[in-house]
Amino acid sequence: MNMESLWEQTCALLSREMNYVSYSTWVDGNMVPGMLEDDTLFVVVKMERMISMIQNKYADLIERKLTEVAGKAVHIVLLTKDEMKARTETDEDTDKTDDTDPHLNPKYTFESFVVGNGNRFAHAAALAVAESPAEAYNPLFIYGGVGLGKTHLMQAIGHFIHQSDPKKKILYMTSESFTNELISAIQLKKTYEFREKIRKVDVLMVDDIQFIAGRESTQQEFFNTFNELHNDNKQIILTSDKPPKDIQRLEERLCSRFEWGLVADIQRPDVDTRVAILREKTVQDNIEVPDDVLQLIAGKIDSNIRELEGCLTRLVAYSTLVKEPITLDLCERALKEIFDSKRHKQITSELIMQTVSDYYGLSMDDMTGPTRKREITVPRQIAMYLTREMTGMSLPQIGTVFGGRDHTTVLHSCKTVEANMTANTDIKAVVEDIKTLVKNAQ
Ligand SMILES: Nc1ncnc2c1ncn2[C@@H]1O[C@H](COP(=O)(O)OP(=O)(O)OP(=O)(O)O)[C@@H](O)[C@H]1O
Repeated sequence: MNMESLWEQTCALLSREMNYVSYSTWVDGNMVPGMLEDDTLFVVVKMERMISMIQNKYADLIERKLTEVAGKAVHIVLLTKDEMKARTETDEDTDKTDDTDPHLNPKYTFESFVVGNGNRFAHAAALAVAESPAEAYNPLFIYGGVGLGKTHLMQAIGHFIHQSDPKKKILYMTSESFTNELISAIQLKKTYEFREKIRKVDVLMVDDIQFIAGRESTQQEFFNTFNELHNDNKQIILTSDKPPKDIQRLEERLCSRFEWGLVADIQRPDVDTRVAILREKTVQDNIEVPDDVLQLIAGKIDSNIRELEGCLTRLVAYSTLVKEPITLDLCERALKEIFDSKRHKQITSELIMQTVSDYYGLSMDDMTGPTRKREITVPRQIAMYLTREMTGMSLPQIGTVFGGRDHTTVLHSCKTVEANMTANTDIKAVVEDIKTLVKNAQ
């Protein structure tokens, strides 16, 4: 089947599955298929800033429909127009590895990494690997939540090794770029060059490795790469948002290899570490911020260091703009919106219903209404299950907010979701994804 008819038929299925507004906003007119390569369809997304939202919310659904139409597994890669152009250009230089400059972010060093309770173990493991590459732990697998310093720590190892021995070839890439380069290489018939480039490095660092899960040919290539580098005693460092065994659709043989060396987690930093990180940033950027202001920000932003840094940047910009010194009062004004959004911390049934209906492209009325269509009852049951899991609400209370349903209906829904999650890992993954979205939406 050619790409155009595959996409046309998939869109027909999607338009039935998604509600009209979601379909016409995200898919119709916004997504244009650009290239079909083996089991991967490359699609240009016109609203570029929406790529990650579409990836999180609709990529699975689109892949399911593509697979249904094609009769075999088809994955999608969402690209901007420029990325698609770059991919199709034939004069690509794939041999940049003679350059021993690892092209790392100069700020991501051990010196600028603040050690606290949440990251002490990962930091120690990283330093051990940096001091004895391929001897201490191979691979080193660092995992943790969003913006907690995985990339920083990984690149710190790269800097350290580069400084100790500038001749060492260090390659840092995201799993997305690994996949993209591999696909380009296949398309341009340059797979030999691609393999040469990767396999002659002394240290391979792949960020966000979880994204290769579910991609058959990428996993196959990565498996071979891994084995060759490992056999040649080359250091491999990987990061992910979860430990290997929790990465859905990751091949068992890769999962077990990822666990061969050391798996180290990074946890959320405690408040003292958050203050120390902010202080380190003020030193780096040569700005003066009173301690009580740093305490205030660190007290409010407790989960994501990138967000923590963002607050500081915004505060400094605000102070420059209004020409006032940085004080507690100015900080409250500058960051009011962010602080306000953090106040709604409680997970409510409404938040869960909203997240589930957004995820499936349904309306809030679908959550509480009487419809018994499967495409609505399944999300509704998931919403009830999560409400029971994530809030302190009783079964009758849940029944009431879900349109006055009986508590036995709620119980039945919860049991159905539990049974489905046990029987089907895809359903389990969906429920867990939604749970993460709820937590992140707080
Ligand atoms: N312990 C730390 N000390 C100093 N800065 C830190 C620390 N941890 C994280 N940061 C900073 O927080 C920001 C986000 O870190 P980083 O990009 O490494 O997170 P990540 O875990 O890789 O995120 P993602 O999950 O989005 O890939 C960076 O600017 C980084 O320098």
